[in-house]
Amino acid sequence: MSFQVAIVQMDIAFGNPEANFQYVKDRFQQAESNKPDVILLPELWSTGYDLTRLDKIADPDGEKTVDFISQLAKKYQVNVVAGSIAKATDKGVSNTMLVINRDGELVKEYSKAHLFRLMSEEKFLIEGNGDGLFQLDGELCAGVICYDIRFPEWIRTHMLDDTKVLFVVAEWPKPRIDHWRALLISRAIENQCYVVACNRVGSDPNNEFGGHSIIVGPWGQIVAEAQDEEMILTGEIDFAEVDKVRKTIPIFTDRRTELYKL
Ligand SMILES: O=C(O)CCC(=O)C(=O)O
Repeated sequence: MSFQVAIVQMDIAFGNPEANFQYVKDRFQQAESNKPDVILLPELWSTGYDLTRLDKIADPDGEKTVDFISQLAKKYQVNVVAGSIAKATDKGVSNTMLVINRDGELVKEYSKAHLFRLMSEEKFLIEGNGDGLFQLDGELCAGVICYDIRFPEWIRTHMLDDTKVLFVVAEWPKPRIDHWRALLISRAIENQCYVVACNRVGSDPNNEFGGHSIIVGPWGQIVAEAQDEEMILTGEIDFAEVDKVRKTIPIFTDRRTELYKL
């Protein structure tokens, strides 16, 4: 089993969902030539970090976005890890990943578990309390959001049931892009999994973002990597590779959980 993936590395129109919806619609059409199995979008792709206006621009219960992505998923027969959106709920606004399958069904919502204080997320967003596990085409996958990758114990939690791919969606600032790369490569090596990660490019009033969307293999090899301009990054992930690496160095069998303070 393998997946052809397409990562939409985009600039985001600040606080302008309509412009971002149109941009994404055009990218689905562009990506079609590669016949992707999965399309990945970045974090908060419809609004950007326009946190002070979330009361006006967050999508109530995510309904409009689910409907929009669901139509594209069906039209192009593609699974979509639809980045994350600002989702307005009764309890506040969450930073929520939407996963929609080829039939247009919403198969997972994951809300960012670790809010990033350096960008004041905790003042405007509510944190999630659930995991990011889901199935696509019968394969168990995991999805997390940006700052979550700094928590190896959270990623390991997702990998214990033979999960073979970790999807990461982000708005990761340029000054720490070396952390982004190092963390993603480390998460791939230590969990012997594919890491498929989408970052945005461009800037907003507060930050410049670094791109470098990337596909890392279970041996830590770079399968594909973008620079810092808008593009669709494509590559293939082969689940048999994961089994091979896990057989060669069986870290999941060799763990000494009785020694760990987790
Ligand atoms: O951890 C970092 O340096 C960046 C995290 C971030 O930008 C985010 O979670 O939105």
